[in-house]
Amino acid sequence: MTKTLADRSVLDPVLDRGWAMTDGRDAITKTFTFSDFTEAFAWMTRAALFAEKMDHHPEWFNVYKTVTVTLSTHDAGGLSQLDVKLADKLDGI
Ligand SMILES: C[C@H](O)[C@H](O)[C@H]1CNC2=NC(N)=NC(=O)C2=N1
Repeated sequence: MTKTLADRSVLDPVLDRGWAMTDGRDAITKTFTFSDFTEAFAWMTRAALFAEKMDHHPEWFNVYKTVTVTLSTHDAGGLSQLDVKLADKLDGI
């Protein structure tokens, strides 16, 4: 069972990079905008392979060149260190 974040200050750098707390739940959301659909989907492909490798998966919604990502740890019922790690990775792709 994954633990939720006790020290919420680890979220500060993530929130400074454009992630925001999700309305109504313990999760973070960010919208990524690309130049076109191909770029958006290529990014999603790389993100998906990383997510699968870490066994931690995003909720996401793609419309043309935007991808809205929500991160939360279902096993924990809220944000965990895994979400911080995945947010770091997604921002770095
Ligand atoms: C059994 C498997 O490890 C779990 O279901 C993993 C898979 N991916 C996951 N992804 C996310 N975002 N939260 C989880 O709790 C989670 N759990």
